[in-house]
Amino acid sequence: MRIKGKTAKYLQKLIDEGQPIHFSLIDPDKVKDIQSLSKVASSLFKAGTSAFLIGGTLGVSKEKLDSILSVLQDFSVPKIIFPSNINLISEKADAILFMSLLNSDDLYYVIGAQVSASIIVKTIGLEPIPTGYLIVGHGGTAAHIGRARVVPYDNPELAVAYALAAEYMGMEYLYLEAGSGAPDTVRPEMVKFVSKYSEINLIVGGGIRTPERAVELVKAGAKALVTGNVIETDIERAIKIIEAMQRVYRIE
Ligand SMILES: CC(C)=CCC/C(C)=C/CC/C(C)=C/CC/C(C)=C/COP(=O)(O)OP(=O)(O)O
Ligand SMILES: O=P(O)(O)OC[C@@H](O)CO
Ligand SMILES: [Mg+2]
Repeated sequence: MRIKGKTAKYLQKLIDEGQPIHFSLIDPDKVKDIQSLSKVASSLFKAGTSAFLIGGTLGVSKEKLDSILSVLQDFSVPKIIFPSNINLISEKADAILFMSLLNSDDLYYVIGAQVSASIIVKTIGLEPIPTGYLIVGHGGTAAHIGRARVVPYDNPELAVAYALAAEYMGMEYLYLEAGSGAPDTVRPEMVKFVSKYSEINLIVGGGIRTPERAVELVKAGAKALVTGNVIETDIERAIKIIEAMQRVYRIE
């Protein structure tokens, strides 16, 4: 597997060291003001978050994105764009989850947006992280916007089929997405099953609200977890999740 850029190398190093990766998702549409963002970002950074993901589905303008990236510049962990569309590309970020929505019925989310974005990404020198995006279970806003046929929570075989397809197409990560604010996360059983039958690095997000569930998902094989809503609603709990993840060492 060719690890190209700085951010990819940083993430792979954490994986090689058995360090669970925590992504703090900052949804520009949910940021009240710059001061509160700076305070929240500082707490997350001090707690040891691995990187910031910046992205949202609704109400996200390039201006909002850039103002958030300017605040996050103060923290020496990667700023990675989590794109819902091609308007969310900024030279102020370090990298972009260059993702294809694998279970979308709309070709725009499978290959259309990616083709429209690729030359811009190259021109501004943004590091692409090749990622398969798979919406599972509840799906939330992302499933609606991305017109996805969600993989049911209790169908790990189907998830493995997508994981192997992504792996065989050379993607480096597979993001199992239950949807922002999902009532339930992707099941640890699904994570375990996918980890057993495929090699691709798993990112899991959607509805992760407790340290216990975070640890379960990491132990089941998730290399990275994403939390968004819990940062917006209960920063102390988000910090407990980060600390619980740091206590989980996996022997690779
Ligand atoms: C590679 C490029 C430039 C584009 C990819 C375009 C794709 C594949 C998009 C996937 C479909 C999609 C709508 C993804 C959404 C990802 C995302 C930012 C989810 C977070 O959603 P929230 O904004 O937190 O949802 P709520 O508003 O419900 O909290
Ligand atoms: O906001 P939450 O529920 O943490 O989900 C994070 C991310 O998976 C959303 O796309
Ligand atoms: Mg959200």
